[in-house]
Amino acid sequence: MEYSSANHTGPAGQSDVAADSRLVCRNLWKVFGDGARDLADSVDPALSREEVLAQTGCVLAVRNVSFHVREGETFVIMGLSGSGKSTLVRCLGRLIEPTRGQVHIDGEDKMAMVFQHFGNFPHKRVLENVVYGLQIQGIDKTTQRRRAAEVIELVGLSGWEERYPHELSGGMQQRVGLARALAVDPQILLFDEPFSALDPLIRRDMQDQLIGLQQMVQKTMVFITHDFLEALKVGDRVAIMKDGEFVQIGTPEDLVSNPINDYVRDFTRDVPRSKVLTARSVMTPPRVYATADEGLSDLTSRLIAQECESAVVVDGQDRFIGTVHLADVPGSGVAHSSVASVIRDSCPVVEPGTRLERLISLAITGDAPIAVLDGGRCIGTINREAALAALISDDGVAM
Ligand SMILES: Nc1ncnc2c1ncn2[C@@H]1O[C@H](COP(=O)(O)OP(=O)(O)OP(=O)(O)O)[C@@H](O)[C@H]1O
Repeated sequence: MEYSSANHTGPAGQSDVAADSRLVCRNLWKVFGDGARDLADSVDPALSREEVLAQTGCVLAVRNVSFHVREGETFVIMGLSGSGKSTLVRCLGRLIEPTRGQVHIDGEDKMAMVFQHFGNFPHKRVLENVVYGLQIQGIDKTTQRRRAAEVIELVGLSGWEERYPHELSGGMQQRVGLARALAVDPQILLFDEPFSALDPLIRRDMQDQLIGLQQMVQKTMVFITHDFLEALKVGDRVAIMKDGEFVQIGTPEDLVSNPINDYVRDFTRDVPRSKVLTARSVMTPPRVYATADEGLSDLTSRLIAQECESAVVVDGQDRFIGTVHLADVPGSGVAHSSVASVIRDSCPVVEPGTRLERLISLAITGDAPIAVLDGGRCIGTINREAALAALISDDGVAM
């Protein structure tokens, strides 16, 4: 789908398009009211949505939004009521026509929308609901049954095929909707606040199921929510929307560590940091490297000269072996010793993306630092006190 594009550029950082993007949205506008198209071209960027409404009678529901969603990514659009999320997702799903801008989806025309109430057919059984989309596509009966059985199994509804939706719990009905959407194998799944009507416990359970399912199916998803914690939990990246515009796009960690302004910062205040921050954000990059056969006195001199307490020991291929600490270097006999004699090689090892909450058991046992390895190379170490301090500063809000 392509719409004539207004000559505007999106906010910094929003228009970089990755090579594996499935969905690309550029300079999208949806203006409600008379003269909408002209307004999208000419509106003064300095005017707020309220000022534009007062002056022209038009609503800038979506205002020059640009983003891309990568293959297999869950992209969340988070905004409070009236921020423009539903209008935006309707533009993506082609339920309404954008005023200006472009939406590219792999150049093809296939897309499944999964709505808040999932629109199950009440008079059809679970299996009939799931195969419906395949029947419409004219797919043969054997394939229909096979696909339906696969996705019913995937969403955990095996054994419920012959039941009617009203015989199922709210969460199970949602899973029928999910199975219907997955059955037709859409390129992109759009979710418009799917869990907002559920009570908190079922909601958390559905979020967990969606995350688990996504790990299996690796679908490209756009997920709308007004709940910041939900956004951080399910999203690989999250866009914060306000008054029709994207205020910031980032990973949950980016948003919590570097909120772009007070509006975003306010959302991050109650977020349990350990569930969002990763090892990468608390590690210290190594400053001094050594090899096991290096003389211990040489290394000691280098550490002292660089005012450094420890070194990372690597092999000939730069792979991590362990660490050496000044405190472990004996007072005498160093001249003839090598680094190998004092290596701590029992360090706990984690990946850069490990969430802080997973580090807690590592941080409270033993005294060697935690090593952060990326493809076998040490890109940082975590001092246990630093990890514990970050964890203790948490307020423990459940996500
Ligand atoms: N058909 C329409 N005609 C005029 N204005 C509209 C129309 N649809 C939406 N709007 C306005 O556009 C703005 C964005 O609405 P939208 O429903 O997209 O927000 P939202 O973030 O999805 O809110 P909610 O979470 O409450 O659904 C609001 O000011 C709304 O009043």
